[in-house]
Formats: sequence, C-alpha cells, structure tokens
Amino acid sequence: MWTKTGVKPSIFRENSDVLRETMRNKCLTVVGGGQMARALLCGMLDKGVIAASDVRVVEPSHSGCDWWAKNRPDVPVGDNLASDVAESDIVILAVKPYVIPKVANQSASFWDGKLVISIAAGVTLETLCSLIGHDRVVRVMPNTPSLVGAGASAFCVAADVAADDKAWIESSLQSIGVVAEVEESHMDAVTAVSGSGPAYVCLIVEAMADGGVFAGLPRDLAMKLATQTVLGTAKMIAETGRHPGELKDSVASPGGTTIAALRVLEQNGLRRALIDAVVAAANRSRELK
Ligand SMILES: NC(=O)C1=CN([C@@H]2O[C@H](COP(=O)(O)OP(=O)(O)OC[C@H]3O[C@@H](n4cnc5c(N)ncnc54)[C@H](OP(=O)(O)O)[C@@H]3O)[C@@H](O)[C@H]2O)C=CC1
Ligand SMILES: O=C(O)[C@@H]1CCC=N1
Repeated sequence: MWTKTGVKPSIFRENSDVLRETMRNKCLTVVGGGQMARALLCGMLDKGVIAASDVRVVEPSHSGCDWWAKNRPDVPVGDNLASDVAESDIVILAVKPYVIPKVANQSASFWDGKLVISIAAGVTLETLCSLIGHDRVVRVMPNTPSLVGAGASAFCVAADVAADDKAWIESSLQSIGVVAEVEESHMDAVTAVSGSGPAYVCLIVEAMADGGVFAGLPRDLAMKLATQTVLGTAKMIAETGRHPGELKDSVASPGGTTIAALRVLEQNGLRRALIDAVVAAANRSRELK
C-alpha cells in the first residue's frame, strides 16, 4: 500500500506566525502521554499554537495521568482511545516502538479520515501504513528541547499526505523549534543526531560541571556556567553560520588553557566517541524496525 514519495530534503525554516493559522480548528489526540508527548504538547500549548480544549491525551498509567493532572490540568487525559480518535482530525502516536502495533492495529474503519503521525523511533512508514490501513501517515522524529521551543524535528510522509497535512505538521513543529522534511532513508541518522542528541549534550554539561566542582567551584555555579556555555556556543554557531572548528580555534590561545584541554579531549577520543555514539544510535534505530 505504501509508496515512496520521493521528497527532496528541505532546508531548515524558522518559526512563522503566519503558518500558525493552519493550526486552527484541528482536534488532536496524543496517544501515550510520556516524556516526548509532554515536551511536544506542552511546547505547542505554551506557544499558543493549539488550545488545550482541542487536545486529548490517551494515557493508561496512573503515574502518567498524575503528571498531566499536576502539570497541565487543562489538558483532558483518559484511556478511551476509540472515542478520542473518533473526535479527532489528527492523532499523534507517542508510545514506545514496540507498543505501536498494539495501538495502531485496529478495526477496519478506525483510522479513516485521520491524519496519523508517529514519533516512534525506527518504525517505518511501510509498517505504519499497513497497520493503520491507509497512507495518510507521517513519521516525525522530534526531540525533547521542543518543551522550551528549541526542538529539532525531521519528518517524512507517506503517499496520501496532502499539502494541508504537511502545512499542519510544519507549522506545529516550527512553533517549537526547527523542522526539516527528509527522505525516509535519513530517519535513522536523524534519530541518532537530534532525537537522541539531547542525552549526549546533557552528559557533556554534567561532565563539564563535575570538572568545575573538582576544580573548586560550588555545584550550582559550575552547572550554571556549563549550561550557559553550551547554550551560548550553540547559539553562536547557529547565528553566525561560522564553522565550529573555526570558532573552536578562536578560543584556543597559543600555549593557553584551551589548547591544553583540547589535547586531553583528543587523547581520550571525545571526537571518535561522539561519532561512534551517533553511528550506534542509527544502527539501533534500524534494528527497531
Ligand atoms: N524521549 C525522547 O527523547 C524521544 C522519544 N521518541 C519516541 O517517542 C516515543 C515515546 O517515547 P517516550 O515519550 O520517551 O516514552 P515514555 O515511556 O515516556 O511514554 C510513552 C507513554 O505511553 C504510555 N503507553 C503505553 N502503552 C500505551 C497504550 N496502549 N496506549 C496509550 N499509551 C500507552 C506509557 O505508559 P506506561 O509507562 O504505563 O507504559 C507511557 O506513559 C517512542 O516511540 C520514542 O521512540 C522520539 C524522539 C525523542
Ligand atoms: O532512545 C530512544 O529510543 C528515543 C528515540 C530518540 C530519543 N529517544
């Protein structure tokens, strides 16, 4: 049933107030109210691009429901998949990859007329379309910084996704960060770089702060400095468009502190470890099919 659409990768685009118009009058159900659903939905609600009254979350666990009741009591949360889906225009599947077949494999007309979006790592459009029973299906790989409007998402679409559907996806993801449309063959690599990436960066911030503590700083100050350094450096790379290697060189004075540190990082294989980590994540994403 599924056919490849042959899309060309798009360039990253900035948020746009105009595109938010496409969000209006759509009812959205999010199936699975865990970490990524929270980041996506809370980011979109905080940005005001969708109203809590137009959203439902399907979440079976008590702890999951408690989180929503405590943090976003305005969002209706329940466990009746069928009735929430029936009332929706768009459904986001935000469950673990191995739960996708259980949720998606429903009776014949269950998904009729619904735009179905999966954020599950590794689960292909072909699998999704065959479970859903139609080809109006999108695969998105978001990331957790969506929670604070600084996400990085990529998506690919199956054959029957209309221009309006794509506009909705793009505008909603743009409201919480940057977005690119990609060929499906790139989704494993996307998952490895930006989907899993926040974990690598958190590890780096934590380790930099640990180093600061070892060197005598109070923990809170070390964490604040490490966090702002990562944030500021990422902003500088994004806003100046200068190559990170050039910006790295601009910090390293001859015979200075930075080059002493860079030598240790190279000796310990940081660069290689990060490359290997991304490759391992991409391989794991391929295995999840
Ligand atoms: N976390 C991340 O950074 C990212 C995750 N993703 C993808 O997002 C998806 C969700 O990941 P994540 O949010 O981390 O996972 P979580 O475990 O935090 O969230 C999944 C939620 O779905 C619930 N759930 C389980 N079964 C059902 C069901 N039948 N119907 C409805 N809800 C159900 C789970 O409840 P319970 O706990 O009781 O099982 C849980 O609350 C995954 O497929 C992952 O690949 C994509 C990008 C980034
Ligand atoms: O670890 C995972 O499988 C998910 C996908 C990307 C980020 N978290």
